[in-house]
Amino acid sequence: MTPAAELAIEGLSKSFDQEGTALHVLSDISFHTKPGEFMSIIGPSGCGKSTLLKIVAGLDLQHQGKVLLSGKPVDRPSQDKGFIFQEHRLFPWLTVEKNIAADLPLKDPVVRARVDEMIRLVRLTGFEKAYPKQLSGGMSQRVAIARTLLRNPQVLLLDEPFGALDAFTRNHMQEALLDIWRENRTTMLLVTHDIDEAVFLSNRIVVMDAKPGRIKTILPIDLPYPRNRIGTSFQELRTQVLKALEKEASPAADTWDI
Ligand SMILES: Nc1ncnc2c1ncn2[C@@H]1O[C@H](COP(=O)(O)OP(=O)(O)OP(=O)(O)O)[C@@H](O)[C@H]1O
Repeated sequence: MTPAAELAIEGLSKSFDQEGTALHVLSDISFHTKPGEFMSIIGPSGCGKSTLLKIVAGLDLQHQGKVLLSGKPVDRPSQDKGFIFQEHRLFPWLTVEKNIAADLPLKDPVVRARVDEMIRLVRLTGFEKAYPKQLSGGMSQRVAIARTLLRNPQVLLLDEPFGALDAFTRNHMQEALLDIWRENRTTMLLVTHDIDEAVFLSNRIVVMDAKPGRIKTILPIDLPYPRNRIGTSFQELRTQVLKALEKEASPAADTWDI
């Protein structure tokens, strides 16, 4: 397994050109994740969360400031930076196991063993030969996670991965993600709108503001795992995140899933 990476973001700023005018999207973003840390980013719609994640993934290189993975500048997309999107992006014509293997030959015993290990990790044993249309949204997203983890990423970047799922499946997937993290210890960077999700999963939460996107505060979530969503400490931390979001809220701030 590839060791978990330290991710360093230093003085990151980003503008888009919109019809000849510069749209200042990210302003002086700096934070570090420790190897194996679970970090979430929360903030109003349009504050640049997805843009930030794409920059970390090496999908957008037009920015100021530095992004370093294990001390090396991120200058292109690569398999050591796994990316999970809101939609699972599976190939509908391939079975679960072939979706996970993708371009790797399943006939190779090493690949076969790794695919089986990933299927066990995401709890899809018995569904190896199923097609995406036979899976629920949560199961499909677990296949996408398995496909990404098979490539041994040093960091897993998750952009609203459970945003399209119902509340029950979402809770279940959060628990599944924690199991995977506990076993795999990949560094996690999760973008979410959901305060509960961020508090349930994270070691620390980066709270952002919009126009331009900037860091308001970084909150440590010092609760032991597994976390009890209805416990007093959980509720107190949830309130703390909400207060941080609301503090000097930008007029553009959207509604929140609380
Ligand atoms: N390729 C692009 N060209 C021009 N503007 C862009 C581009 N991508 C994003 N933007 C703008 O940058 C801002 C931030 O977008 P981004 O998707 O990163 O926000 P977000 O915080 O992830 O939003 P949401 O929570 O709604 O997904 C928005 O105003 C968006 O319109």
